[in-house]
Amino acid sequence: MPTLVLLRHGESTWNQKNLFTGWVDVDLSEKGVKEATRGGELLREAGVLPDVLHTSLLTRAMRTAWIALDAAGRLWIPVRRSWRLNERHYGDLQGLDKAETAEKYGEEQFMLWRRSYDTPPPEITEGRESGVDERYAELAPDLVPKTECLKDVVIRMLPYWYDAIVPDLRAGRTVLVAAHGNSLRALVKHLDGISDADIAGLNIPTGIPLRYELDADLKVISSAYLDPDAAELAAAAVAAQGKKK
Ligand SMILES: O=C(O)[C@@H](CO)OP(=O)(O)O
Repeated sequence: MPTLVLLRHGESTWNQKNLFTGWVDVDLSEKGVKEATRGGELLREAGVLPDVLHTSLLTRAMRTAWIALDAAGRLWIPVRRSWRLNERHYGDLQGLDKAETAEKYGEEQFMLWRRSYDTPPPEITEGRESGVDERYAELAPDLVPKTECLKDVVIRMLPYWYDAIVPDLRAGRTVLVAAHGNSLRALVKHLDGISDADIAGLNIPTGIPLRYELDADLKVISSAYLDPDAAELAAAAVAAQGKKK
């Protein structure tokens, strides 16, 4: 039975500060390192041992995978990386405080930008990009986003799912995908057939492995977080990020 494990990176320094992050390449906070370690321990304790890793090109996901696989004794497995698993590009919201943004534009507009399926935030202002980044140098310029809604993420993520991840699952491998809140929401939407409206209510917690058991046609048999109670609490905290503390 093919097994797929989805792992959102541990808390990042910008998650900690409650800033919109998107493609900005921030690292893990100390808490995030601990979450990644715990994620790896959960894998080991559950006997879910990845044979292959797929990850985005962003440091927080790559480092989370590295720490978790180290804790699970699986550092040696092959790795593939793709920009198609990157976090959703948050356009001009990148770097802004989430609670302040909600206050400034109102809850409705904030939620439209943050969780609606097909309303992208404003495009990033020229000059606000962190500059030419070597890791995207071979990408056709048209593919580098200036903003993305979740629908855009689904569209750019799915080719990687079909071309790179599905073949590993069909070969019977246990596949770990280490990525981001919104690239994983896009994948979960696809796997679970969640509607465009209902996906707004789905939040993915940091650092807790989500295991999928799939049938031979890669239809979902079951899915569960390896620590369901912690996942529920942490997902509620993600949902509340627009509120002032
Ligand atoms: O800022 C971001 O890039 C994402 C994930 O941290 O935020 P949100 O959960 O608000 O979509």
